Amino acid sequence: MSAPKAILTDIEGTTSSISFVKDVLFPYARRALPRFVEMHGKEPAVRKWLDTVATDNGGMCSDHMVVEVLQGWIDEDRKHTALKALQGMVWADGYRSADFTAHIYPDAAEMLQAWHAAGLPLYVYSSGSVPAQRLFFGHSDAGDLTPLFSGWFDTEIGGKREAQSYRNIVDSIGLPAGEILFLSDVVEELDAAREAGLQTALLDRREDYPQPREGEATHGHPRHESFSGIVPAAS
Ligand SMILES: CSCCC(=O)C(=O)COP(=O)(O)O
Ligand SMILES: [Mg+2]
Repeated sequence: MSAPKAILTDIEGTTSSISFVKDVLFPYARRALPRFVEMHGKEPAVRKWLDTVATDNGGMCSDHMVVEVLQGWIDEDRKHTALKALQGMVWADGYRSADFTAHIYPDAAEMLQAWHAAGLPLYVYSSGSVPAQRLFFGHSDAGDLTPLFSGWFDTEIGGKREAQSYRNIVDSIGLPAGEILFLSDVVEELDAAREAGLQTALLDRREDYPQPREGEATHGHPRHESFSGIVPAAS
């Protein structure tokens, strides 16, 4: 692999633990959604996404039903753009009132800081909405990491398992695809990025994936158990 000129990273399972998202963020959103929709459901920025959910479910009308659908999607870990946008708005309260900080693996915080200091531009691509990503890194266990990042991408640019999404991101970053390294814990996302010409690295963290993914299970993507050693900070 030639030294990348930019790094694009996933969040859940890559920079941060899956259990924080599943055991802290999702239950918080599930609990807070009914009151959030009651209080803010008429605001255009919220209404837009509630109506999207209603339309995608055959045009149901009551907000109560929409909330139940959203809670079902949280339980199923659906990566629906409307759910992710609404979750981001709900989590804002949790971060602001310091109910929690966002988990980040110490090795990820250390290497993101080192890469940034070495002049390597860093980007995020997550199913979490861009506002949710900014909140996440703005209130991380390692403090406010948002200044490290040059850009943010969510599923409004396309699904994470579709090669076209990575082509769109490459166009937006403005570097050749082969000079961008994508980090993720999901091989199907890495397959799509590789199809678009990006370099790839599989994060296979023991805490998230107790059974190591080896051999065919890596789909040929270089495998790492932490951020240390993926790219030397000085390269
Ligand atoms: C940054 S928002 C919290 C994470 C989240 O909701 C999510 O769906 C993360 O998915 P990822 O694409 O980062 O694996
Ligand atoms: Mg992930």
